[in-house]
Formats: sequence, C-alpha cells, structure tokens
Amino acid sequence: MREFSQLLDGLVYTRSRNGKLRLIADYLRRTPDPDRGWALAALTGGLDLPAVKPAAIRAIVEERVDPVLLGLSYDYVGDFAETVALIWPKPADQPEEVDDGSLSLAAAVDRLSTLGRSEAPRALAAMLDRLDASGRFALIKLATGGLRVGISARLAKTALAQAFGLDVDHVEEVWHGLAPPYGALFAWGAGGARPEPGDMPVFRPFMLAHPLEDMRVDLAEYAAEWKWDGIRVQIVHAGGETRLYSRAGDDISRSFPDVAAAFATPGVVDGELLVKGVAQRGEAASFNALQQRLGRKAVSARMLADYPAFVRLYDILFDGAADMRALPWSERRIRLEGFAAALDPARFDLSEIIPAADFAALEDIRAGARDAAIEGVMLKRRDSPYVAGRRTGLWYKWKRDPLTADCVMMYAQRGHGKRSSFYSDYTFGCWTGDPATGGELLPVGKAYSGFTDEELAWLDRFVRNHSVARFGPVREVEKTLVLEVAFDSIHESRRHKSGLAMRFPRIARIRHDKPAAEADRIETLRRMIV
Ligand SMILES: Nc1ncnc2c1ncn2[C@@H]1O[C@H](COP(=O)(O)OP(=O)(O)OP(=O)(O)O)[C@@H](O)[C@H]1O
Repeated sequence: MREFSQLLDGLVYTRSRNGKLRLIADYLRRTPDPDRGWALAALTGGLDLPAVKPAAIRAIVEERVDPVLLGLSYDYVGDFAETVALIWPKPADQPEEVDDGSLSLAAAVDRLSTLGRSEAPRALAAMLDRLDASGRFALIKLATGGLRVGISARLAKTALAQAFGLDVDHVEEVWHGLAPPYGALFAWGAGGARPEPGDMPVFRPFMLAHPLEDMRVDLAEYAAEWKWDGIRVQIVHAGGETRLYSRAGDDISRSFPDVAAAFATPGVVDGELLVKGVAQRGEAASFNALQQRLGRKAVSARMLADYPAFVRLYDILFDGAADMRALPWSERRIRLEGFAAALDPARFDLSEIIPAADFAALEDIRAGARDAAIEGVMLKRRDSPYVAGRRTGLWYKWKRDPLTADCVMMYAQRGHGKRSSFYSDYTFGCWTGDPATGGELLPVGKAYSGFTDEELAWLDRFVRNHSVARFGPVREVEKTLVLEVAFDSIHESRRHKSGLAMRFPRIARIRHDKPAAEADRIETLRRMIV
C-alpha cells in the first residue's frame, strides 16, 4: 500500500499531464505483479469491489473519535476519506504515523473483495491501523468505491504504454479482452506476446481545442458553435454493441443506458451529453442537473425519468466502417447531418452553427448567451481533419468570462503530499447581510489552487498567525482576509449552509486592500445562478 498511496499523493498535487504520466509509468515499472495490476485497475476505474458503505466506516471511526470532532472536521474537509485519513487515531501500542509495510495493495484488494458485511468494520479498522494517513486515504477510497484523483483511464493507459514502450492505441484495442490484475498486459510489456484484441468497440482519442488567445484568426475560415456545458462523449456502435466513452476514455455506458439504447447505427460520433431538466421543459439543463447522473454505475428508473439524457452531436469519426477522420470538418458536418437524420430526435440533435460576421458580432453573441447549458463558443476550422489532441489553429474555445466574488477566508486545512506542511486548502464565505447589523458569514466554497508559491507561503503564515480554533486537521481563522475567488458558475447546493456551491472555484487574488466587511453578500452570489 505504501507505494500506491505515495503514487496517489503525488498525483493529487502534480498538475502537469507529463508529471502525472511519469509518476504512473515509474510506479508501474518499479512495482511487481500483481500490485501494479490492481493499481492500474483502480486508476482506470476497472476495480469492481463490493463497496463498503460510508456509514459502516463512520461507525468504526466513531468508536475511536469523538463524533462531534468527526462531524466538524468532515464539514470543513468536505471529503469523507480525507477526513478519516487525517483524524484516525492509531491504537496505543502502534507506532505513530507509519505504514508498517505489511499490507500489500493486492492483499488489501483481496480482503476488500471477500469481506462480509458484518466483519467489514473490524477488518477495515485493523487495516487502517497498519497504514499512515496517505495509506488510510487510499484504502478508504478503494473500500468506498472510486478513487477520483483526477486520473483518466486514458492517462493511465498512456502511462502504461510509455512505461513499456507499447503503442497506446494497441493497448486500447486489447484492453476490453482483459481483466485485472492484467498479467497478460505486463507480460506483453516485458516482451511477451500481444494479447488478442477483444471484440468490443474501440475508443478513439478526442480532438481538443486551444483557448482563443487573440483575435487574429480569420473568422471566415472557421465555423462557430456554442460551447455546451455538458460531458464530452464519444458514441461507438460496432458488432451490435453500443459504448459511450467520456473525455477521459472511461466507459460511461452504464450511467447513460437511455442514450446507449437509442443508438444502434454502426459508426463513431462525437458530441456533448446533456440532460433535459424538468423545469426547463426540454431545454438543456445546467451541468448541475447532469451531475446527478454522473458517477453512478447504475441509474434508477426515477433518475432516468427526472433527468433524461440526450447528446448534442458535433462530429463524426466513422460512418459505418468508413473512416471520416481525414475529411475536412465541413464535409464531416454534412455526413454527420445525414447520419443524425436517422437517429431518434428525442435523444440526439445537432449542435447548431452560429452565424457571426465578425469578432465584434461573435463577442456580443457569446456575452449574450444566458442559457445555463452554454459556457462560451467554439471555433472550428472548416478544412480541419479530425485529429487526436490539441492542434494549433484547428479548434478554439472561447469561454465566457469567469464570475468572481470577494469572499472572506473562514477555515483552512493542510494539503497532501508535497503540500502536507502547508495550510493550502481554504474554505471561504460571504455575508448573509450587513455585518454591522448582525450579518453573518456562511461558507460558499473551498479552493486550493489559483495562487503562486509565494502567495501560498503568505497564506500559510496568515493561517498560522490568525487561528482562533482548531478541530481535527482544520483551523478556524480570524475573519479578516478577503480573497477574490473566480469560478465558472454557481448553483444551489445542500452541501454548504449558504445553500450555494461554486463550480471550479480558484483563488484569483488576495485582496489585501479590502476590509472583510466589504466582501460580497450571499444575495449577490444568488443572482449569479443561471
Ligand atoms: N460545440 C462543441 N464542439 C466541441 N467541443 C465542445 C462543444 N461544446 C462543448 N464542448 C466541450 O468543450 C471542450 C473543448 O475544450 P477542450 O478540448 O480544451 O477540452 P476540455 O479540456 O474538456 O475543456 P473545458 O474544460 O474547457 O471544457 C470539449 O472537450 C467539449 O467537452
């Protein structure tokens, strides 16, 4: 577990894709079978363990930790695995904070996969006792299902390919025929025979966009489309099977059976998964509604009825077995229109082309879009082939300007790994009314990025010098520091007492110049909900 949890720690705080690839590739090269196979399964979402219910873990934690402390820490850490990892006390006869090295990842997986419901709490507690904080975090994530450390299946497969000099598309082809801990894959990597390709449809890497940084591109050469705020999806139908793949290359068919069932034409298309909101009467609902369906392996009939999904198509890669990828966009668009005409219009429509004479007109269109499902515009070069990844000049994304709010820092908590000695995660709030007449601060979000290393050092010092209380890993600070927070959107949520939650919050600036009493009000944020 030690190496695996160190890998997770490293991944959480490594931003660059290359850095992540290197970490995973090194781990896979260094680690023996079957541990590395289980790690690969965990990273690609292929580890199907019977999930232990958080309530069962809560029960064992409460035997050792004051439930009030647990509750408070959880409120501000926000992540259950992280909270338990941080506050789990080892028994008196155990040395402090060491992973004693006696629990391998394979042994942990084996134990978790055979645990009966009644013995789960004891067995988990015994395993937690043998680990340090990082190991506990990893174990609880494994036990409760889903790592969510920002690693895509595709990234993990690319790292595997790099570690052993394989071609990642060949890895993709054989992947579906294999099962963890992937002995055959590592044997191939060590020079053995290539496993037989499975008979499942194959994922093709997506074409991506660059942010539009200046307006020197000739708009006449580009088609403009809305940038929909949904989930990128590739739909593959081959050999009588339909598969939906996410931007990360994860197979998400099980979360969207309504869409998968409606697609039975051989081919590969690209588009945006959206859900119809009940309130919006058939219009695309915001990302918030979509999130209700995300991350669920199986969806209830109720979910399917309340949040019916559909796909707004914008590209075609294969029409039947015919490869369209080398054709110019304008021609693929015509093929796509023909292809889409045969699909159920309740489940599939086309992303419209927006006519815009020049950049001034496009800027007005972009700024004026009030639809909750739109987050900007896309520009696609009319003569561009469909190529994997980001290529300069072919696709651009031009997002709406981010929203910002001035918030007051309320709580801080230490980071992981490289950041474990810094208070680097901040919970901030806004006022319920005028602070002079009884207005209160309520948390509206949490951020741990957006600042430079110097700012981090400064913020860490601020937290240490202005703490007013501590509970578990969390420090409460004097409510004097204003942080300008940028975010993509804001929606209603029960997670915070304020009833609001921000999407992608990051610290844009430390407002040394602004008194806390002048930070924003909750009602101002409420008006930003679309
Ligand atoms: N009409 C559209 N055409 C292409 N992509 C679109 C469209 N509408 C929304 N998108 C989304 O925009 C993204 C394009 O940006 P990019 O290729 O950089 O991917 P990304 O990293 O997922 O970006 P972002 O986080 O900005 O959505 C696509 O991945 C897709 O999810």
